[in-house]
Amino acid sequence: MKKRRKMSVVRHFSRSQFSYWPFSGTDGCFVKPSKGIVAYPVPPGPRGLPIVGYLPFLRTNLHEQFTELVHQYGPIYQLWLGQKRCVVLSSPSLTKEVVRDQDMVFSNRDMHIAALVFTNGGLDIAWAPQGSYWRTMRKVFVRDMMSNSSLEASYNIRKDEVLKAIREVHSKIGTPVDIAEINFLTEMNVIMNMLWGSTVDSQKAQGVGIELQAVISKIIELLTTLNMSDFFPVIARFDIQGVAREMERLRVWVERILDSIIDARTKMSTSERAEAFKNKQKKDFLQILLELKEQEDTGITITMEHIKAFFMDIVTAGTDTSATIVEWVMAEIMHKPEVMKKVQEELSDVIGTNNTVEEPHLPKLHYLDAVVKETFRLHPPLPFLLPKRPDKSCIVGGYTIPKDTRVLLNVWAMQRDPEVWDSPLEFKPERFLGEASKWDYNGNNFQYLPFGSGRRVCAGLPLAEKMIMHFLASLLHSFNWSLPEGEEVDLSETFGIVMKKKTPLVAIPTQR
Ligand code: HEM
Repeated sequence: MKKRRKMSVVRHFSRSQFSYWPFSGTDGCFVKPSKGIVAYPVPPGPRGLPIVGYLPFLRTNLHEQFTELVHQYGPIYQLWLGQKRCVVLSSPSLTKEVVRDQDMVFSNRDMHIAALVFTNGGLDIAWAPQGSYWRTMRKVFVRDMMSNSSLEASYNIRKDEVLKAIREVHSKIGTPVDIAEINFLTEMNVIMNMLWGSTVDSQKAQGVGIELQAVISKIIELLTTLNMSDFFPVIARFDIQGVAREMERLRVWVERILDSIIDARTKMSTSERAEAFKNKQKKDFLQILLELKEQEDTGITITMEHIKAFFMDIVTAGTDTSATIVEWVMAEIMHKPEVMKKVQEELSDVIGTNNTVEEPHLPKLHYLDAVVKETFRLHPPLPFLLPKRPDKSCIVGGYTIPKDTRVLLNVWAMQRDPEVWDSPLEFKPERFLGEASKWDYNGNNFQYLPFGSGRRVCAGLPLAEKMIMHFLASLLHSFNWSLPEGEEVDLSETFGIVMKKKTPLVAIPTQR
């Protein structure tokens, strides 16, 4: 890896330089220092227009535009979107300052209105303000759903769902298959089963999964929308674009489904519940949360509203992200048949031609692991992670980031930076072979952060890693894949909170 160029020079200013305070938001302005504290300037950035700031200049592919601005203003710059100050960071060393050195200060999300409505005011995990509720819920989720022993106990769920998907593809041999769609349903079924599967029969669960699929795409779209209410709080109550209304409609719709599932569970007698869990190795997460709700010593209040917001969060966070990366992996390797060949050779060697893929095989699939990591590098599903918001003014890279700024970590740019990566635009899985621990997803290597970093790193990482590998290994071990006659792989992207392929990958499976 090459060494990064030196960061912007840290500038110190004496107090006498601050006799005049221009209103914040113009280039090179200063934030007034408290008594005795050295002031640092706010980051440089494009000027924009009065009142609307840089909003009129935003293009649809924000990830590319925000990367181009690095060439003009350096790895830390600010822009005004209406009345919202936004700072974009695009270097590993600056990222470290935020997610490691000042993790606590940056551990809140900058929640926009769509997220506020979607989470019923931040009652979930991903958008919840940092505090005892978030800490407890995240701890319980990670301990009771994501720990090694919990994931071992739920292995049969994943195994059955992947097999079901392979059977589904089998029934479509020779015809076009939408890869992301199949993966989405598989992920959804796994997550729903882990959340509330013990007492919902499989037919009902399948119906719920199909209904939720369309709604989740719409939710992700609304979370991506540039909503003027976020940038001009005075007009927020008019909801000019109707984002809040539409999100509220979707939330209420999903809540109705969740209500019916939760109601059915709470009405069960103790013996009915005991019967339902008899053959399971573990209670599902709904049961764990209902029992937590009754406990008095947790230090937090959990209501049904919390449980529903939490479920919506997990279902949304876990499905579209995984389906997106699986689609990108398949697109990249169909673009490079020699990579596909190597993956399939490895699968034959490790699994054998007549066996099905099992989770214990996964740690031996080093080349497939490198292919997945390389795809995460080029196509991080959340190109800016989730927006952060410092709860007090702080200094990063020698610049002041004022309290309540929206802070974006441009992971997309960092993972393609030629100063950090050799031939960054080339798909080269080999760069991830060897030194496995250097390239894990835990966010300790600030050059590579597809799952984020610090205390708000993705909470579903252990499940995501297993499912993505298991699903891909099974698809590629069972089938050969080709594109419909005359088509070529399109690798273009469409910006979003989850960044997708511009055109869905539809490929034709044949028996291997
Ligand atoms: C390809 C798959 C996935 C990717 C790329 C991904 C990525 C991310 C990222 C970038 C964040 C924000 C991290 C940060 O701000 O530093 C996040 C947060 C989160 N993810 Fe994931 N995720 C994936 C799958 C999942 C799954 C399967 C689940 C649950 C079953 C999940 C649950 C969560 C939760 C609950 C949070 C919020 C954590 C918090 O704020 O404390 N994710 N994810």
